[in-house]
Amino acid sequence: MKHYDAVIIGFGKGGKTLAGSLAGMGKKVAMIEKSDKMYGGTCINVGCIPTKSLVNSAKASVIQKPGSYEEKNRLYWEAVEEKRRLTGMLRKKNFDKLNDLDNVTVYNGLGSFVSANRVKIETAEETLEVEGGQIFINTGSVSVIPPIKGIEGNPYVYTSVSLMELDVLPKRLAIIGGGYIGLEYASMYTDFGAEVTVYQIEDKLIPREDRDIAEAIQKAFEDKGVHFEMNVQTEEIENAGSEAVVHYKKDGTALTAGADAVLIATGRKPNTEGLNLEAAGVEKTPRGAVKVDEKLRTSVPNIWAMGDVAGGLQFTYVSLDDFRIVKDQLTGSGKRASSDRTVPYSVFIDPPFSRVGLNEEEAAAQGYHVKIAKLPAAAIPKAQVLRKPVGLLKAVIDADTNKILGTMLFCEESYEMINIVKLAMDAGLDYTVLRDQIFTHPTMSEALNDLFAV
Ligand SMILES: Cc1cc2nc3c(=O)[nH]c(=O)nc-3n(C[C@H](O)[C@H](O)[C@H](O)COP(=O)(O)OP(=O)(O)OC[C@H]3O[C@@H](n4cnc5c(N)ncnc54)[C@H](O)[C@@H]3O)c2cc1C
Ligand SMILES: NC(=O)c1ccc[n+]([C@@H]2O[C@H](COP(=O)([O-])OP(=O)(O)OC[C@H]3O[C@@H](n4cnc5c(N)ncnc54)[C@H](O)[C@@H]3O)[C@@H](O)[C@H]2O)c1
Repeated sequence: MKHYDAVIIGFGKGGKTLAGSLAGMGKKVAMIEKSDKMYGGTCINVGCIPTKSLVNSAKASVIQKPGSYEEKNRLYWEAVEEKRRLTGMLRKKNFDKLNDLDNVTVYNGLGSFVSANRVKIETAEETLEVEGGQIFINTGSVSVIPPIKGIEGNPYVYTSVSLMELDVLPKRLAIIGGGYIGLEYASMYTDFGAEVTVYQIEDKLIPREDRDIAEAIQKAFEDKGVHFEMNVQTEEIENAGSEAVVHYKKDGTALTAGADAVLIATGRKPNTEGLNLEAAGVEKTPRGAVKVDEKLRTSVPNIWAMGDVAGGLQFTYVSLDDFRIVKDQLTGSGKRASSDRTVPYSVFIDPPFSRVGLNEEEAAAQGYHVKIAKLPAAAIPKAQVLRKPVGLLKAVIDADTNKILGTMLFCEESYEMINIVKLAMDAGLDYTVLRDQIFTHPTMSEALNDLFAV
């Protein structure tokens, strides 16, 4: 049996970065990836990169103003082809980057535990076992499929992964779930020319956000033609031959609507299926994630977990930061931890929504005495220049200390601006620093002067 210093299960962001880093230190590494279509992980193959490529193509499609459905469909097909080119290129680059290293072996097979230091690999040709001094679980997450009648085996039903592979633009797209994936797909498919309806189980979208922000986002979507069915229970997705029929209940009334495709976007859960964690003694949380402490150590001393499977926020850069935490224990001071990080995020709708820190509801619940600052995007000269005067900016400030507790930016280029606020928060700066900062003009960032002028 082959022995490796490190065995990594899953070619995700944290795992691949760790593999390269350990190999650079002369360690012998095994990287196990179950699918040859997933080298590089979710982000580059079926997550961030392909969706943002499609978002970009969808915006270009709006500018071209296609008239007929055939013209819209052609632009959509070209966008899907471009997405395939991009992901294919990145997948190869990611594979080569590790495979070209002398002391890394990439196995294309399903990894599962035999014991705390032995992993079984089932490839297309053989089943083998390898031994690892240290083992790292980086198996990501998978879509949650809700118990709605008619989903299984229904050719009209898609996940975020399979919908992006559809070559034909659905004329009518039904989206079950009004979270981050639901909204990103609603935005891009509307821009491509589909008629989109979002079925949301709760009475607000993106439930973790403040109500005023969620309402501003909903209004912007409605203004561009997206239809929302809020507070509804989806009961069945029927395969009616030439179309899908969504059966749902609203205020006690049973309703139906036809669709050419139905996207299930009701969340993603940690992917531990088939890992046989019990054989290694690795414990899970009640929500099904690998149980880790703030240093990402599992219940077994030589095994760590990184990324979505560890149950934290599901973002690529969190997985990357998980790598930093693990590396710090292997080669550094061991002080780095997941408990003291502030994680910003951006949702790539149009305009984008970005957030860092606490929102107003959370700050109130934690007992802070806050000052709230708000600014409509229409007040920003650059938003007018870009012809995107849509949106709302909001900041939550600790009135006792002048520190920024959180900021929510629903406006053009917010995915860049939010990183400035995150830096200010990490540096422990008073909000007045952003209020008084000299920014270049005309930029979206200069709006931080006005937002923080409270
Ligand atoms: C549609 C969509 C859009 C997104 N957009 C963004 C975005 O814009 N920005 C952002 O930061 N995040 C985004 N995310 C989230 C982001 O993609 C994930 O948080 C991130 O990719 C998780 O990385 P990871 O390191 O946990 O593992 P992953 O990248 O998920 O990698 C896990 C790998 O493990 C493999 N695997 C699983 N089980 C086994 C096994 N038993 N044996 C061997 N291999 C196995 C899988 O095939 C996979 O390749 C998006 C996600 C989705 C679905
Ligand atoms: N730009 C980004 O960084 C980005 C983009 C997309 C996804 N992601 C990551 O992927 C994760 C998963 O995204 P998601 O949107 O699938 O999950 P989510 O948890 O954000 O949203 C799920 C939504 O579905 C609703 N819902 C649940 N069950 C339902 C049902 N039966 N019928 C109708 N609605 C129902 C919920 O109320 C919620 O609004 C995100 O949390 C995020 O971390 C990141």
